Amino acid sequence: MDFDVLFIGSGQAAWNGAIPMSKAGLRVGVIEEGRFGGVCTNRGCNAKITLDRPVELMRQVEQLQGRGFDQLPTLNWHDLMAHKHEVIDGLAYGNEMKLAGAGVTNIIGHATFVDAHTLRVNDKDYTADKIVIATGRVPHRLDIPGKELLHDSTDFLVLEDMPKRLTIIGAGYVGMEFATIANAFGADVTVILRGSRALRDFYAPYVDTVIADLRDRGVKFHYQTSITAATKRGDAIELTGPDGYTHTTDYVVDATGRTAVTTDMNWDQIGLEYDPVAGITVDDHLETNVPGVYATGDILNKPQPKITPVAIFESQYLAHLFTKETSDAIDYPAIAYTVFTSPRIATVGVSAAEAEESDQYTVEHFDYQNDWFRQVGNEVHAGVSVVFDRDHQLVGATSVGNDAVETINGLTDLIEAKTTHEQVERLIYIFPSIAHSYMRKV
Ligand SMILES: Cc1cc2nc3c(=O)[nH]c(=O)nc-3n(C[C@H](O)[C@H](O)[C@H](O)COP(=O)(O)OP(=O)(O)OC[C@H]3O[C@@H](n4cnc5c(N)ncnc54)[C@H](O)[C@@H]3O)c2cc1C
Ligand SMILES: NC(=O)c1ccc[n+]([C@@H]2O[C@H](COP(=O)([O-])OP(=O)(O)OC[C@H]3O[C@@H](n4cnc5c(N)ncnc54)[C@H](O)[C@@H]3O)[C@@H](O)[C@H]2O)c1
Repeated sequence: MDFDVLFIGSGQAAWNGAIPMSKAGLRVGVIEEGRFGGVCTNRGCNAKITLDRPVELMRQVEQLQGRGFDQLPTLNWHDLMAHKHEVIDGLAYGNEMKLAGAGVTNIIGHATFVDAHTLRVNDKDYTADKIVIATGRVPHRLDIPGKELLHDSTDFLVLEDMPKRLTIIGAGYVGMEFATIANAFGADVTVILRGSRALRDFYAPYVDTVIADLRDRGVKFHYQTSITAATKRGDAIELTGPDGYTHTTDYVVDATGRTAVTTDMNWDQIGLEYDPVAGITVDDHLETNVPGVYATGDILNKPQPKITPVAIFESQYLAHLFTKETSDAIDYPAIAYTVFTSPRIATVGVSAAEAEESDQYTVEHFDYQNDWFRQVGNEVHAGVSVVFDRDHQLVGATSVGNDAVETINGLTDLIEAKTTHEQVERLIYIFPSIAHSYMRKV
């Protein structure tokens, strides 16, 4: 065999495992057909958070208008986009070098299966004892007449000029984060939803807070509207839907989700079990139905959120498994996740909505309006809800506000460590601080 382990894909689901495997003495290869580092590094999390940074800061300055600030800074999309390129464009090369520096063999090209232990790249065959499929997902695209007029998340993240009118189809993570950014940079933003709820993964009252804020800022939400066609009208695009619905705009982002790519890799040839949209089925050791073939990250057909920290966790788990540090099944901890709207919503563990429906839990809601520390920043639309089980153990939390991400990260520690009331009393945090503020709620 040429390798002990060969990864298909170089995203977070691959390199976080490939490097420790190689450092532990395994012969590891990574095959990548695009940019090293995958979606998160090149056209996902990192690019998005760079474009969001001035928006996040602007909200805080806005909240203190007349309370120390008497004017707002001006946002400049061109400068920000140049800054984004400055931050992001070198990361792929950095990732490639990081792998090479750790002794991993980088192979550039598209991998297809020849058999369960052989991959073909550019007409050359590579054999491995174990193969890990870490091929991620790509934007789902609506299959409607005029679909070529629509853009995806990758296009938005390199947008040279902010259009006057920008329309987003879909109100999930991508749709709501991009609506936040585009609105702040002056676009007339419309979000079109086929159903009646945005951000279904998050606590509805907090989603309502975010929607109300975006509406106040001029973002329009068109509910129960399934777009059936897009047509060029001069320089503009007309979207049409049922019952005579029409909407004219300059730029459309199709943010209707992400889908597994399951074609052109010969998965059927090796008898792999997968769903053409949801991805690959694995057991509790991340092994597919084909012995020796594993899968990690976004390509998995599993209930865990499709986010970078989960891909990292799975990749690192395989490193522990393949270096024989463990033979245990993968055991996911409490998983924190967020949507980077302004205000943010973040959540971990048992959801407040589930807890409210069950007699197994109690939920306590805290509105930061009455919290002097939040009054310092004049942050009015913020709060946290904490969920306890019958033993008064903290098992879930969700927060809306400027600091929701750090609040939930901190509460994740407490949940994972099964921290009791008495132990919380032993935590002496800096005062005043975000951590001190949320810790007092437990
Ligand atoms: C706009 C956007 C914003 C996001 N923001 C966040 C965020 O803020 N926080 C967060 O946690 N997550 C975020 N995510 C999700 C995050 O990007 C993914 O969860 C993460 O990238 C998954 O990593 P992965 O390694 O499984 O797959 P990917 O990153 O998709 O990597 C897969 C790689 O495999 C390669 N590949 C595929 N097929 C082949 C083949 N046959 N041969 C060779 N190479 C192949 C691809 O080129 C790609 O580089 C965001 C996603 C998007 C789209
Ligand atoms: N902050 C983060 O961590 C972050 C940010 C961006 C993306 N992500 C990851 O990427 C994944 C994809 O994000 P996303 O926003 O593209 O997907 P999503 O699943 O969150 O949202 C898709 C939206 O499109 C709608 N939709 C689906 N099909 C449709 C159709 N045919 N017509 C109209 N609307 C339709 C859905 O109802 C939903 O509102 C997320 O699940 C998440 O795992 C994470």
